[in-house]
Amino acid sequence: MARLVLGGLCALLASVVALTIPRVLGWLVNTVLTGEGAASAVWLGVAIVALLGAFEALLIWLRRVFVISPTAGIETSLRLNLFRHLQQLPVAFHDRWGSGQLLSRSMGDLSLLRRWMAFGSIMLVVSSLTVIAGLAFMFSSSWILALIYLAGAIPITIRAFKFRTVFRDASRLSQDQAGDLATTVEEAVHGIRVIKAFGRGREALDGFHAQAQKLRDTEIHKARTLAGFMALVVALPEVTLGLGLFTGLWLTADGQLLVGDLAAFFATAAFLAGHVEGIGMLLGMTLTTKTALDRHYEVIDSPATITSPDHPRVPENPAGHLVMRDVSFTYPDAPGAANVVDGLDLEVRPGETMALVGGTGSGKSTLLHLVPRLYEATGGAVELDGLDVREYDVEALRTAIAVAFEDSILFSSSVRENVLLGARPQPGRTADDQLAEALDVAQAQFVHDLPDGVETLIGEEGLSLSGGQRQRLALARAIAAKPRLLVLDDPLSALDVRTEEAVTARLRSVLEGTSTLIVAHRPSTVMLADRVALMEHGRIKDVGTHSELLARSAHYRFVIAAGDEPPSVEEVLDTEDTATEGDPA
Ligand SMILES: Nc1ncnc2c1ncn2[C@@H]1O[C@H](COP(=O)(O)OP(=O)(O)OP(=O)(O)O)[C@@H](O)[C@H]1O
Repeated sequence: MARLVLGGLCALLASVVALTIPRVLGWLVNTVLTGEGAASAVWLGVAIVALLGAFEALLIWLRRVFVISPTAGIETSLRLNLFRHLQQLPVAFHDRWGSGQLLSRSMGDLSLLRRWMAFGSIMLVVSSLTVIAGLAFMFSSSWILALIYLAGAIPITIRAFKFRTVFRDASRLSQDQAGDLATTVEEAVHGIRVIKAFGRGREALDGFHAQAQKLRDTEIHKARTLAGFMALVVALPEVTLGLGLFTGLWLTADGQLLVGDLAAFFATAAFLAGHVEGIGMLLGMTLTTKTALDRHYEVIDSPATITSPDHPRVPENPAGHLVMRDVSFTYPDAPGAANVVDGLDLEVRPGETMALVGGTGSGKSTLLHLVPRLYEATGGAVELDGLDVREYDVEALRTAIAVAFEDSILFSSSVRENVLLGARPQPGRTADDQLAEALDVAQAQFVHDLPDGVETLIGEEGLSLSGGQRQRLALARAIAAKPRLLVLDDPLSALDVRTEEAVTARLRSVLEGTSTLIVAHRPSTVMLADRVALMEHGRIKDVGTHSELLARSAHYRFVIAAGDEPPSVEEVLDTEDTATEGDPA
């Protein structure tokens, strides 16, 4: 803060110095050129002006030096704060917001703020004070000329009110459109294979072009609004100055005004012209920064709804016992829609592996998200080891549960960092031991053949892996976390039959003793489970062993696509949801 104040003082002093130069000029004209002073005073005057100019340049340089570090620091800490908040915001928030909007808010908007703090705010204050001081000088030279000059401020002030509203709205629109455009670029780059494979490059380009065109139109509208206002800000003082010149010459000829005072008046007015124009530009910059700041605080003010309680509790017997009682859930961005999870009851006993089987869209993945509170159940209770998940410290809860999602997300870092993402130090074991075990269980030995082994950079900026390879690393990551409860969303779906067999064999030994809830579409995955829960329309319709369910549930036979006999047409029709959502796995 002290450096910011020093920077402001330097800028102010630089303006005072610059304002002094016309005074010196006035003195030179009044004393030397009119023959009242010695010729040597010319050299003195020139030297003073040169020194003042050099001093002004030094102060401007110092202003930059003082403000760079604190403003860059503020920008970084705001960005950090935003990133931290984004991590705390619920998944439902991220479902609603386009990634480009968040990107533009954390990058472009905050850069605007830094530039405004480092330059705009200081220069706005300095220019305003300079104009006030300059006007005082002008009044001291000639109050009549100063009043004529000042008359131009009245229409400018009136116009400024309208400009403020129009320019602010245009700024907001252009920043939002830039965010949407960033989302489009992000999606197009992310989905480049699909776009190319379907030969839709032309359409993607057309869509982008239309959006870019809209942004261009907004930018032009914004620039025109600013240009219109600036034309007034620049032209009116010139007009009033012309009137002033006419009056000034008449006053001088009449002997009411000294030539030196006239010269000082116009030198000050010429100097102020730059500052008056600057204030117009800075006003535009301030409005743009204000909208950028509004956009920033829209995210910061979004409440992190999934938080730890004031007094989190710790379970007495942490064994991985999951109980769901009458659980319901609706997606927040689909209000009024039917519950995706609808009065569901389910128990996974300590050490048990429970398979979750159901048709497409029956709500399996959604249910898994409720366990580590990625979404909050809208009704009923999810309990882990006798405590409602809302009673836990959120971080402690998520440390106790490890999840492997359906789409295996990997980060741009090494295999080691990706796999050990959720791993905690374990007594008597090194990180290498944990890594080796997890890779072995997930049958991910292929990583040793990568160019740098487990240090190979993967993810978006590194080596691309196949779907099955990614899935095995995501599984290894969940295993390495050594959780009390393992939550797996169809973790073997992308594997070939042989690899699946190998992973299943190794996984069985790991799952023994670890409570697991695993979404399964294939009989081979179901084989890992002690019991199977059949999910339909957001409810658990039946629980039993694989063979029990095969024997008594046509719907189960349909969704699991297993059994000696394929299901009959009547059986399929009996399963109600086949026409709308069922899709044999
Ligand atoms: N983020 C979301 N916002 C709104 N609705 C969603 C969201 N995610 C899923 N849904 C809806 O919730 C329902 C259940 O989806 P879910 O992914 O849980 O099904 P699933 O049983 O896991 O299906 P699958 O076996 O195909 O993975 C679907 O109708 C889906 O459209």
